[in-house]
Amino acid sequence: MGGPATLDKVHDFLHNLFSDSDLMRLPIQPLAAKFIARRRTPQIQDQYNQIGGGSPILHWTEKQGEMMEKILDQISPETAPHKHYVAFRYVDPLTADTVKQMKEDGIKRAVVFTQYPQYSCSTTGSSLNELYRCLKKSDPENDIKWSVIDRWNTHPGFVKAISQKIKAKLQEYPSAERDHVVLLFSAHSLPMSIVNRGDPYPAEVAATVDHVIRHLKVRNPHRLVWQSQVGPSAWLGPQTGDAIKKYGEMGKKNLLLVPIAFTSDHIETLFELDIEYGKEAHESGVTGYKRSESLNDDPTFVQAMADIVKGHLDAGQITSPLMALRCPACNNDKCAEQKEFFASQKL
Ligand SMILES: C=CC1=C(C)c2cc3[nH]c(cc4nc(cc5[nH]c(cc1n2)c(C)c5CCC(=O)O)C(CCC(=O)O)=C4C)c(C)c3C=C
Ligand code: FES
Ligand SMILES: [Fe+2]
Repeated sequence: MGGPATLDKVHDFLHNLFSDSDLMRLPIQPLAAKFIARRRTPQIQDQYNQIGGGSPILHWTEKQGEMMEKILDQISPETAPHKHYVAFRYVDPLTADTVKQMKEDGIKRAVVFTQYPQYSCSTTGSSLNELYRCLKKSDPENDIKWSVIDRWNTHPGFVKAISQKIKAKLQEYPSAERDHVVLLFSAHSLPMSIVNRGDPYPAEVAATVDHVIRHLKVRNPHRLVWQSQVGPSAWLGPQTGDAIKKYGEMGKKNLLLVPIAFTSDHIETLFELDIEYGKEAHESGVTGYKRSESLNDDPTFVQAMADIVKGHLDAGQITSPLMALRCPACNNDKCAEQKEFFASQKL
């Protein structure tokens, strides 16, 4: 997805986001996107201002890529050297520019590695549709051969990395209270229209939570809640903010928030969870409100990234079997074209 590294990039980020018909359909979308982006820019700029003046996602993604390629060169010497490229959906480095750069660099074999652990047609799906469009323009002869890591929501390394972050944060609670801390797993919500289309994301997020809980081997009570809904339509709930408030009212003093659907820090962790909900939590009597750290450049996580790529290369798979199936209520022809394109790659 990417995020604006500086405040002056917020407008274009929002404009590109609201223009994306794979993420949301708006009436007279080009006009609506212009209008909403302009109206929303000051509020979102203020949020980025409060987290240090921009999104750290490019910094973390570059760092993860550099660390991962070094590990890959060691564990998969037969496919070395490995080189990472970053393709963001809404802000520099945009997918179109990255594809052009790869062509210039003479790349012949590439792995699309989505950085969303769980698959949603609104996120990974949108990015794959965009990549497919860019390739049609910049690599019509299909010079670069592609395979796709389209989801990795239950990969043991990823599960282990998240679990370690939770364990570390649990240690910060007094030992007598530690076993009763409520683990609130929080993921970005989805509009119900997308959930009901049959989007795989809610079930895949729940599967991650289940694997983490099993891996942790703790008896803490836990719940999966959903954050960051925008606009007036119905979104998948319960909302994270409401859950924090209600648990506070129920007398739960210790809540540990666990971001579960995004691997580096962003506005939803640094602003929404830490600043916005942190304040509300204290007002609701949640005195032990904490958040487990994002994975960022965590060595266990970066090792997992390398293992995921190696596993993918070793298996010789083009896409996962799940990619063969569209949502039962998909009405987006672009999904079909994109899926056919990637499935037809010959390595
Ligand atoms: C797994 C992660 C995400 C899913 C699923 C997702 C779906 C989704 N998002 C919107 C609308 C907006 N998202 C916005 C920002 C944003 N979204 C995610 C992640 C997911 N979105 C992140 C990490 C970010 C922030 C990037 C950062 O740098 O921090 C925004 C812009 C902010 C705002 O205006 O409030 C919108 C809008 C929809 C409609 C949707 C599913 C259809
Ligand atoms: S919307 Fe899910 S496959 Fe098209
Ligand atoms: Fe979003």
